[in-house]
Amino acid sequence: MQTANTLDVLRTQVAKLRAGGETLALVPTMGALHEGHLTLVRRAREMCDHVAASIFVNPTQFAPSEDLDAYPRQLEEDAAMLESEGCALLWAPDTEVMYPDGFVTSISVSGVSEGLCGASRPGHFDGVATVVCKLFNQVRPTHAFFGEKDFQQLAVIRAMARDLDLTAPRVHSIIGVPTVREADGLAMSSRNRYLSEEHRTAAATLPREMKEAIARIKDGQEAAPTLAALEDALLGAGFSSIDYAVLADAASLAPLDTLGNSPARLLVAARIGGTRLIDNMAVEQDR
Ligand SMILES: Nc1ncnc2c1ncn2[C@@H]1O[C@H](COP(=O)(O)OP(=O)(O)OP(=O)(O)O)[C@@H](O)[C@H]1O
Ligand SMILES: CC(C)(CO)[C@@H](O)C(=O)[O-]
Ligand code: BAL
Repeated sequence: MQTANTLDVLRTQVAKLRAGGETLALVPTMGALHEGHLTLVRRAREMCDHVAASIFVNPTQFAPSEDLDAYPRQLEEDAAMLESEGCALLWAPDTEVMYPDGFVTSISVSGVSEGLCGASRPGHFDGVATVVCKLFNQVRPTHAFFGEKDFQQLAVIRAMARDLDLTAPRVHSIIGVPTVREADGLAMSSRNRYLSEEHRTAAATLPREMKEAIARIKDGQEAAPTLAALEDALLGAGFSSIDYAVLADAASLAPLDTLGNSPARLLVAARIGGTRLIDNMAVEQDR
């Protein structure tokens, strides 16, 4: 695996990989890799000739009050994991390379980025959209892989790529990969390592209660009381606050009161012991 820290080296390496017209996957990450990330890499390897991963802890998607400084950084360990998964290229720029002096541009996606995490993390998705657009322009992949764990992020990136003409022939496809979970159901996340043993055990209440809520909604219960019960259960289990617990249309992410004909999703963000966890699940309609 080659590691590039500058745009010149990146472009040389990408040109070598694509010299014969090969497909190139990009798996963007912020590092501190776990099985969720490695599943994205494996899926990318199945679908493409070569895989590039990026590791960049993007400061512009963190609010001043958030965990930018504390965010785990372990570049050597991550590089070894990517290499053993058959990654051909690691793009690991410094902040000065990504945002040189005088950088003044920001991409803002309206609609899908406005509620949910966009409401509790103002400016977050502008930072994500801008850096992902830059990553697409820098690496020029044929395919890009993102986790459904960050469901709203995936929707924002799809909208950005469509509106800025980054999809075919530049990026042929943006592929969403289902959430990889721990044995007790907790969605894998780099931030899970912030949790104490006690909070880690309690955190599994989140996917458990979400499944319960989905079963009740499918049974015909209205969303509002079901989601209120979900919030109570989380607070009772040791969560300190709930940013949102919303039944939404899976495409527009607009909130729903009841199930309709189009696919729905349950999305939750909640805090435990100072750590903010997110999760989402499909609400499959039985027909
Ligand atoms: N459990 C998971 N299953 C599938 N994809 C995942 C999972 N966790 C992260 N990803 C995906 O990996 C990519 C990189 O995510 P990132 O580096 O932010 O990791 P993370 O574990 O989501 O970290 P954080 O704790 O900051 O949310 C994103 O596309 C994200 O959706
Ligand atoms: C897509 C991403 C790499 C952009 O910084 C980040 O938001 C993430 O890791 O999900
Ligand atoms: N995985 C999403 C990145 C973030 O929370 O900033």
